[in-house]
Amino acid sequence: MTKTKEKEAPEAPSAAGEAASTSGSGAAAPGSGSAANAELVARVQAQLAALGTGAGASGSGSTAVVPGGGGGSGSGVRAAIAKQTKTKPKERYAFWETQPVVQFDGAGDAQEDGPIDKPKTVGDVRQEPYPLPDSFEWCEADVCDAAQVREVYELLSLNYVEDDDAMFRFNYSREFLQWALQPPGFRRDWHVGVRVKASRKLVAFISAIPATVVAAGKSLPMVEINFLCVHKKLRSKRLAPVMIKEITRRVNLCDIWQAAYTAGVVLPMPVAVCRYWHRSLNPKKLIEIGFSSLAPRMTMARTIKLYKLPPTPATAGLRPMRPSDSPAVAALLNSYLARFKVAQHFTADEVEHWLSPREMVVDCYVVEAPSSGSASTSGQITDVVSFYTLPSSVLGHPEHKELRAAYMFYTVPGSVPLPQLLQDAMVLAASKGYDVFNALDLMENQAVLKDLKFGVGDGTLQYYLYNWRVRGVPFGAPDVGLILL
Ligand SMILES: CCCCCCCCCCCCCC(=O)SCCNC(=O)CCNC(=O)[C@H](O)C(C)(C)COP(=O)(O)OP(=O)(O)OC[C@H]1O[C@@H](n2cnc3c(N)ncnc32)[C@H](O)[C@@H]1OP(=O)(O)O
Repeated sequence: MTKTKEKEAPEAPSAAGEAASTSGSGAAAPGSGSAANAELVARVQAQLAALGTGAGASGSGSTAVVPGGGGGSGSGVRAAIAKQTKTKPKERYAFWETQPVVQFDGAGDAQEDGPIDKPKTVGDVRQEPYPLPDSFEWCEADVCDAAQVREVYELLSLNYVEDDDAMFRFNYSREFLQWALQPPGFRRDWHVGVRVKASRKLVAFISAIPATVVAAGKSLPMVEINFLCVHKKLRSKRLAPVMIKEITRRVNLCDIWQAAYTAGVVLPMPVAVCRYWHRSLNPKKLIEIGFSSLAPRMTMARTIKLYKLPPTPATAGLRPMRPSDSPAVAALLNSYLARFKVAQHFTADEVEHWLSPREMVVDCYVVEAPSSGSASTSGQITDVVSFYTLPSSVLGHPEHKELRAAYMFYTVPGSVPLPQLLQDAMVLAASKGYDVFNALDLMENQAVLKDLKFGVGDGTLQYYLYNWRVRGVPFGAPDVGLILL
């Protein structure tokens, strides 16, 4: 998953923010519009506080055995995170301090990797959903159903992640959400919504999907948490902690105790900090919408020329991945990902789901060794390159409504060097009409992005693990082999 849409200066790195989270105005609740709703919102806030979501003193009872795992130099860790993220961690996290996550204080002291919470069984898990304030109820979103995926789409397209200046907002398509939420082993009860009882309006959402994640050599059944979203008019009322507790409960009921997630915000405690880089494909439009700016002493004509790409990929034999390639791609991908400290591990079925090309959702190309080659390599898949499609709405622009962005996904260089594979992906994306190609500085990307004319973005994306302590965190971006949508 990705969380920032930074502005890019083509030649001069820019600086600034990440996911905006508009604070609750205390105004009308969504789904209605009268002054009486201000009262409703105030009541909701009071009720959520009473439910122990960290709105009061120290939130709900901690289950962590040794929160934070020790008593090391919290200030040193905070300073390091502040430097990397350009965001000072808060002094107190009323909710996150109650959760089994590594805390800033003592983060460096862990003697061994392992769970933070005391071991539990499914029988220990609360059977009933966490209570919501009276006027709200839990629901499951069936994203196969056109009407329900539309509701999730609309909630996210109006309320999900924006850049700091509220110029762009992620606009995940319905087809993308169906893909992202339904990998092998997905569960509908992990697609959790909150509705206003009276109006049935969907006002909040959070999701979990299953994944095997390898952290410092230990392979764990986890979930990946994504699409946490609270309607703008219900912000800052401690609804997010209730949603996180509820999804945790539902996942724990399936005997899964660890999770991975990313966020633009700084929470206790990042396992790694990554940064987005952006490669202009359509620099004129990017400048017009304020995504990039014209570099000093550059004209528009020179900028367009600078970013012009060849019309066709350079790699011979590059072809779209086919579902029948999945076992070979899974083997290649897993052996490549094994070199990173935090990475996903894929079954062939998962590869088929995540990488088989889907129009305007995910593109994946492979290099197949020529049949004229040696008998041992003939027909082998040697390289993989993929990207997914995540447009953003351009907010308040008179002419442009959408920023068409391709995001680098899992890519394995083999017979072809990484820069050439990436350049080919950009050529293909440009020919399909994308405006920008985005990539994180994880895996081996850091070393190649600059030469490919990427500019560094202005926000960071933090990676987190829930209920799993790993020694030596935070890792560097090149230690990360996990890409969340
Ligand atoms: C084993 C299974 C475990 C499964 C669970 C694993 C954990 C999964 C964790 C979730 C992974 C999500 C991955 C993604 O999807 S990241 C994408 C998050 N979504 C957005 O940024 C969309 C726009 N923003 C919003 O919709 C709201 O601002 C959200 C919903 C983000 C917060 O709503 P609101 O602004 O109305 O706040 P509140 O009053 O209800 O709650 C305030 C508390 O929430 C903490 N907060 C704020 N932002 C985030 C955040 N992105 N991750 C985790 N916690 C966050 C905050 O520090 C504070 O806690 P504390 O500082 O007092 O302690």
